[in-house]
Amino acid sequence: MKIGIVGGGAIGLLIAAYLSNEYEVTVYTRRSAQAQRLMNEGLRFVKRGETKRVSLQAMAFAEANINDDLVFITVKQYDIATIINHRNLFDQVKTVVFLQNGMGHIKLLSPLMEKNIIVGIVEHGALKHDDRTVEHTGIGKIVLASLYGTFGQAVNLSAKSISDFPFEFANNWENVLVKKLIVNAAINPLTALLRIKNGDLLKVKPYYEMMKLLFSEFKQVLPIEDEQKAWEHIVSVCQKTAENYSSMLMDISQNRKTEIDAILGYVLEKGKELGITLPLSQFLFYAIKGLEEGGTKNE
Ligand SMILES: NC(=O)C1=CN([C@@H]2O[C@H](COP(=O)(O)OP(=O)(O)OC[C@H]3O[C@@H](n4cnc5c(N)ncnc54)[C@H](OP(=O)(O)O)[C@@H]3O)[C@@H](O)[C@H]2O)C=CC1
Ligand SMILES: CC(C)(CO)C(=O)C(=O)O
Repeated sequence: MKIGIVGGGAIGLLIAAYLSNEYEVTVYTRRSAQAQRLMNEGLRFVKRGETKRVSLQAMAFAEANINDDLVFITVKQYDIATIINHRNLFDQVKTVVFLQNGMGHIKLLSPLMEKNIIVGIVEHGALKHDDRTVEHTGIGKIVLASLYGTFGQAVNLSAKSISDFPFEFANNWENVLVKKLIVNAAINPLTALLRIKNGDLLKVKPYYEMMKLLFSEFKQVLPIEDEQKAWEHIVSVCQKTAENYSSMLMDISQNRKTEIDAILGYVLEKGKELGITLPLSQFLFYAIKGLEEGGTKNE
C-alpha cells in the first residue's frame, strides 16, 4: 500500500517513521528544501534516547501529483483550506485521513463527501527537532472514525500491529473529536495565558478552579454524554502530561499562530447557534488572539 503524508511536521514525520517499515511512504512538505533534505539524508527518528535513520520518499506538496492509496493530512488547522483547494490531491485519492486538534476543519470537508473521509485524533506526543528529526515523546494511539464514506484503505492499518504505534477505529466521529476538543479547550488556552505547565492546572488550586469554571461553561454547548467522566478525562490528561507545555503555549512563546479558532472559536460558534453566551470562553479567546497578534513581541 502506498501512503502519502501531507505535512512534514511533528505528527507527519512521526507517522512516516512508523509506517515506513511496513509501507511505501511519501512525505509531501510545504518547502522543497525540507523534501530535499529528507530524500538526501533520510528521516532521523528518536525514541527513548535511541536514534534510527529511516529512508522514505519526499517532495514538495505544491508540485506533487498525489496518487497514494491512503493520504494523511497532518498540517495545522489553519492550513487545511489551502490543502483542500489543491485539486491534484483530490482528483486521484480515494481515502484521506485528517488528524487535526479542534473541530474547525469539519465544515471545510463537505466538498469531499464523495471520497472516504476519515477524521482522527492523535494521542501521541511528538516533537520536531529539525526538518529531518522527530522525537516520539509520549506513546499513545491514533483513533480514527469515518466522516464520509467508509474506512477505505485505512482498514489495512489495523492488519499490522506496529509496536508503540496502534490505530483504533471508532464508530462515532463526533464523540472522538469532542473528547479531544474538551481537553484542548480546557488546558491549552489557560496554560498559554498563564504560562504554566499542564500539571500546574491541578497543582495550583486557583488555576484548578479556573479550569473547572471554564469546563462548566463550555460543556453546555458540546455533546457530552457523561459530564463527570469528561471532567475526569481532562484531569487525567493534565496528570499524564503534567511536565509538558501545551502546544498553544509553545506556539505563543515562539510567536506562531495558534489553533485557538478551531478550539475555543468552535465552542463559541456552538454557543451562538444555541443562543448561549460564553463569557469565559470569549475572554480567553480574545486573550489568546491578543497574544498571537503581538502581545509577546511587545515584552
Ligand atoms: N505534536 C504533537 O505532539 C501533537 C499534535 N497534534 C495535532 O496534529 C496537528 C499537526 O501538528 P504538528 O505536527 O505538531 O504541527 P507542525 O507545525 O509541527 O507541522 C505542521 C506541518 O504542516 C506543514 N504544512 C503547512 N502547510 C503546508 C502545505 N500547504 N503543504 C504541505 N505541508 C504544509 C508545515 O510546514 P512548514 O514547516 O514548512 O511550515 C509543518 O511542517 C495539529 O492539529 C496538532 O494540534 C495532536 C496531538 C499531538
Ligand atoms: C493533550 C495536550 C493538552 C498535551 O499538551 C495537547 O494536545 C496539546 O498541548 O495540544
